[in-house]
Amino acid sequence: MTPPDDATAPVRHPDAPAPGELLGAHYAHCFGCGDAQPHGLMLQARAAEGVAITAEFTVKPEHQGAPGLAHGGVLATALDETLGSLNWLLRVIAVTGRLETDFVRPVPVDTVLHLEAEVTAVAGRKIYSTAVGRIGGPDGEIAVRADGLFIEVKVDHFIDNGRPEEIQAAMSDPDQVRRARAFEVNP
Ligand SMILES: CCCCCCCC(=O)SCCNC(=O)CCNC(=O)[C@H](O)C(C)(C)COP(=O)(O)OP(=O)(O)OC[C@H]1O[C@@H](n2cnc3c(N)ncnc32)[C@H](O)[C@@H]1OP(=O)(O)O
Repeated sequence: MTPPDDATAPVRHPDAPAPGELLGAHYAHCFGCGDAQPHGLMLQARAAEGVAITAEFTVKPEHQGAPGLAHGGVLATALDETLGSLNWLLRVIAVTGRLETDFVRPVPVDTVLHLEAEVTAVAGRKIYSTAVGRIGGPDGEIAVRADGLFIEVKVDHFIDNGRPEEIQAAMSDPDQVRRARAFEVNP
């Protein structure tokens, strides 16, 4: 998870959403951010300065592991989704290759997890990024942390591997932006 010596600093795409702008769901059925997933996280990410974002996720009863506490895998999903959203600021299509997560404190149901993430380096197709999630407010205690390694892929990654029903449905969406963003492609 350490960038190689020839890694470079990430470059914010000129058409990246302005700092403060909500990114919106990239795909309505995404478990991380989609608004058509009633049991999903409905995570809301917002562009920040540089190649960074902030995001919020409210832990619901359906996200429990232990009684009254968020499931660790759900928290890892929130971190994965937040880190994955960063690639939209680079306008690079990428998928998670590796995710290393530290669970620092338990996160109760009804808590808002305040996430901050940034890309730290890029090396060829590899994008290195890091995130923290806080509870008790945006400046609260750190509850979770993750480092991510995303690998740039072509749109064929989704078309060749996704279930045909969903691929067809996403590609037939008359909304050009929604169609492109389902695969995180620059419309
Ligand atoms: C649309 C956006 C949705 C966002 C949702 C949130 C993000 C997600 O959860 S994405 C879903 C989860 N992830 C996946 O399903 C990915 C599944 N894995 C794969 O498809 C492949 O392993 C993939 C594409 C990551 C890499 O395969 P491939 O393209 O053949 O790459 P490959 O040539 O092996 O490796 C490229 C480089 O990445 C490195 N790499 C690849 N995988 C890893 C890994 N797991 N750990 C460390 N390094 C890795 C390789 O070492 C190589 O490095 P170098 O260039 O220095 O030699």
